[in-house]
Amino acid sequence: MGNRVTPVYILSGFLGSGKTTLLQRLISYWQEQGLRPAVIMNEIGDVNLDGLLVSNEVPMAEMLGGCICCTIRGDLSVQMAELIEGEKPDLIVIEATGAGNPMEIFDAVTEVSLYLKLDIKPMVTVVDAAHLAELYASQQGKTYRLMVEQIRCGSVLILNKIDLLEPNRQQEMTAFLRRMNPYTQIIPAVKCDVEVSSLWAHSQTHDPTHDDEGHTHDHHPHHHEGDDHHHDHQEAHHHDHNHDHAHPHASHEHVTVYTHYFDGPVDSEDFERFIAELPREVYRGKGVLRFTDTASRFLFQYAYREADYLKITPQGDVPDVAVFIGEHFDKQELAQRLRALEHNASE
Ligand SMILES: Nc1nc2c(ncn2[C@@H]2O[C@H](COP(=O)(O)OP(=O)(O)OP(=O)(O)O)[C@@H](O)[C@H]2O)c(=O)[nH]1
Repeated sequence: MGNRVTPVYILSGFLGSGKTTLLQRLISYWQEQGLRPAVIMNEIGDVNLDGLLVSNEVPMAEMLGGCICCTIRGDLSVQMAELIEGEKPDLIVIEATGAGNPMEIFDAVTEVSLYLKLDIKPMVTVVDAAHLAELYASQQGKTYRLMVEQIRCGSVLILNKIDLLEPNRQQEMTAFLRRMNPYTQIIPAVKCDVEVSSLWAHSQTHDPTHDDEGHTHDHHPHHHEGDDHHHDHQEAHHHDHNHDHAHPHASHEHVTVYTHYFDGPVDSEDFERFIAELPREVYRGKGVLRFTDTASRFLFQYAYREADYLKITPQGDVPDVAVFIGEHFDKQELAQRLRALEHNASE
């Protein structure tokens, strides 16, 4: 594969925080610089709808149905080798699943750099400001802890969606981020509209597991005291990542994914009502669907109680499908409600 070193950028951040939004900006920026980026997208669900938002010209590897930090960790090196050898991109950007543990993701990529020549760039974490503001009030629960881990791992934090924050809360949230991660650069943003050139400006190749004095942090969060961490199998299998396939979703037991394939179009108002009434345990929803009352297909997005609809004309064969991700919600109930929508529309 020659002496070429491929820079690797990892985007972390909670489900629906704005990673794909940032990815789109980064791709345009790099393309304007005359560079050819390649993308690795990781979803714990079985469909990749974010891929629809990235131009077909960009080589992309999809890693679905698990998280690169654990269940499909072994596949990462294969995917990266194929991308590098097949496409010879100028750089690779990895959009990690929002349910993933960022340090484990960083570890997984570092392992790959044992056999491929990679220059791993500092991690950028996208934080959903509104969601953070709510979790800040409780400061407990698995979601909160995962968000804190993602905040601690970011060399740059984008405090995104500040349009959804009351103005006086932005300072409070910035101060909180600063306490969680004193050395990081914090950039408030709407739709991840940031100066891309400043994101990695001050950082040479940098290993976030080492601080400036050269000390190594215990970067496996499951070793942290008092952390009832969910990567239970990691203790035993940490260096045995190629066998992690035997434990599908083992490390994200608290994360539920429901994928619904639609039989036909649904009424748009009924669907909007369904979205508005989603249980709070559902953090994230996205899908491609047809409405009875519109000609075009739509990509819908739901993230932390905000819904968004975008007209799309997908390339190739994309089914009408919706994915819901959350913590211990009732899949059956969601399925029934969606079936009822289909039924009403077909009458
Ligand atoms: N109000 C508001 N919405 C935003 C902002 N940034 C992104 N969004 C919306 O939030 C939703 C999720 O954005 P994505 O970029 O897909 O988030 P993501 O982190 O890639 O989501 P996952 O890959 O599912 O984890 C979309 O509907 C975006 O349009 C923002 O600054 N303000």
